Formats: sequence, structure tokens, C-alpha cells
Amino acid sequence: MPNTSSLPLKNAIEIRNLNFFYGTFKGLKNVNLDIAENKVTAFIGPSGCGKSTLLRTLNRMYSLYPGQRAEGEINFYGQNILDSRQDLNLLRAQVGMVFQKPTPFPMSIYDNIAFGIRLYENLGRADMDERVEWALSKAAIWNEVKDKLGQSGLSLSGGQQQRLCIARSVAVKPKVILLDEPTSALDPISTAKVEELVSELKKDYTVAIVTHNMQQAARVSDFTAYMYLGELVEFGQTEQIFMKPARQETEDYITGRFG
Ligand SMILES: Nc1ncnc2c1ncn2[C@@H]1O[C@H](COP(=O)(O)OP(=O)(O)OP(=O)(O)O)[C@@H](O)[C@H]1O
Repeated sequence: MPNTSSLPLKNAIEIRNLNFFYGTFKGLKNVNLDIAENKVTAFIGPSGCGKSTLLRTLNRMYSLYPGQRAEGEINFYGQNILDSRQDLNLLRAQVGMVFQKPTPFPMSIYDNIAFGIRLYENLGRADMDERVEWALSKAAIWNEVKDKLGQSGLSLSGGQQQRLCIARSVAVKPKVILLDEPTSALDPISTAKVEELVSELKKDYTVAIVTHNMQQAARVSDFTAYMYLGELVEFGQTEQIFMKPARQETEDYITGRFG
């Protein structure tokens, strides 16, 4: 891993010697990676290389599944979230996640946002209204839904549903937002809106994004991690990874000569 310590950046997450197991299969092999605060870090690499596995360790999403376990350290602002004493609800409020397929709850647009907030905070009606508007505005969808907050979240288009899901994760004021191929189910116009939104979000949040789309990684991210067969092959500033990769394997993948 190149040394990025010379950059004047603060890390939100520092991953150290991370190994991940699906039963006996090792999905991640000794990964070391820093995720800088208020930056976008992209995970790229061929199918099955461990991008989603790595993302899902960052809020312990895997803990829902028996037989899956991580070893090593994931220090989130200095605290190792792999510690068995880690409060998982608190962690998931601080490290939110948006999935590939938009997953609005089968309830109103308003309640899609308010639901998560109610789990953590006891807001009065006026404060809740304000928070809902704030979250929908942050996710650049307020103007499209402000006159139909009582309608089902499922009545929105796919691209709007995905922005609603981003609003839902923003609403609980996380520090980090994890995006797992957030545009792969979207049309090009919705994709462009979500990409624009990602660039906006980093003003307030730290973002990690898994993407199959290398142009997308190049457009939206500040740092890129190239993975292969569960290993982190190369990590650096996105411009360097795409313009001047240090490793031949990275260059082969970036230039489409892989495989
Ligand atoms: N639930 C599971 N049980 C067993 N093995 C799994 C499970 N989920 C993923 N794997 C394996 O772990 C490895 C990494 O998978 P992962 O989904 O992280 O890859 P990925 O890079 O995100 O792939 P893709 O781009 O296709 O989504 C693969 O070999 C995959 O088969």
C-alpha cells in the first residue's frame, strides 16, 4: 500500500490486517486500507474479488449471517468496531449503507425517512418535519417529492427510490455512507444524478463506494482501491490509479486487458 500519510488528511476508518471468512473460505486476505474523512473512496476489481465483502465489514453487516467472521482491526475514529462489545445498532447509525437495488420500505415517503430517525431520537412533529425535509434535500430529491410525502415510497421511479434510500441513510446523521453499486439498477439520467449527489455528500460525510463501472470510479472518487481475489492489490489517489498505476495488474484491469 502506498504511503498516504504525507497527505494532510484525517482518516475516518483505518483497516488493519483484515481477514474475512465465509465459513472456511477466505474472502479477504490481510487487507490494510485507510478511508479518509470527507473523501470518496472507490473499491474496484473484477467480479468476486471481495469489494462487497470489504464494504460489508465496515458496518458489520455480515454479523447478521452465521458462519461469517472478520479478524484484524477496523478502527473507526480510533475504536475497533470488530470488538465483540461494539453496539451494532449504534455502528449502523454512524455507518449507513445503501444497496444496489433500491429498497424503500413499503410505507410513505415521509415515513421512509422518519422510521429510522424514530429508532434513535425522539423528535416532536415540527422537528421531525424539518429533519425529513433536510434529509430529502441533502439527497437532492426534496423538490420532486415535497408535494407527495404521503405517497408510498414504492410509487417513485427507480432513480428516485435510490435517492430516497440515500436520504434515509443521511437522515440519522451518519459519519460514513457505504454505497454498494448504487447505480447499477439505474438509467443513465438517474445515474448521473446519484453521481452528482455522491460528490455533494462528501462535503458532510465520508463515502465508500463499490462500483463495477470504472468511469464512475474515476468520476466520483478521490481514492481508489483495486482488489483481486480477496487482496488489495493497489490503493492510491484515483488520478494516480487511473493515469499511472504502479502495478501491472492494476494497469491491465484499468485498460481492459484483464482476463
Ligand atoms: N454468502 C457467501 N458465502 C460464501 N461465499 C461468499 C458469500 N458471499 C460472497 N462469497 C464469496 O466471496 C468472494 C467475494 O465476493 P464479493 O461479493 O465480495 O465480491 P465482489 O467483488 O463484490 O463481486 P461482484 O462484483 O460480483 O459483486 C467471492 O468468491 C464470493 O463467491
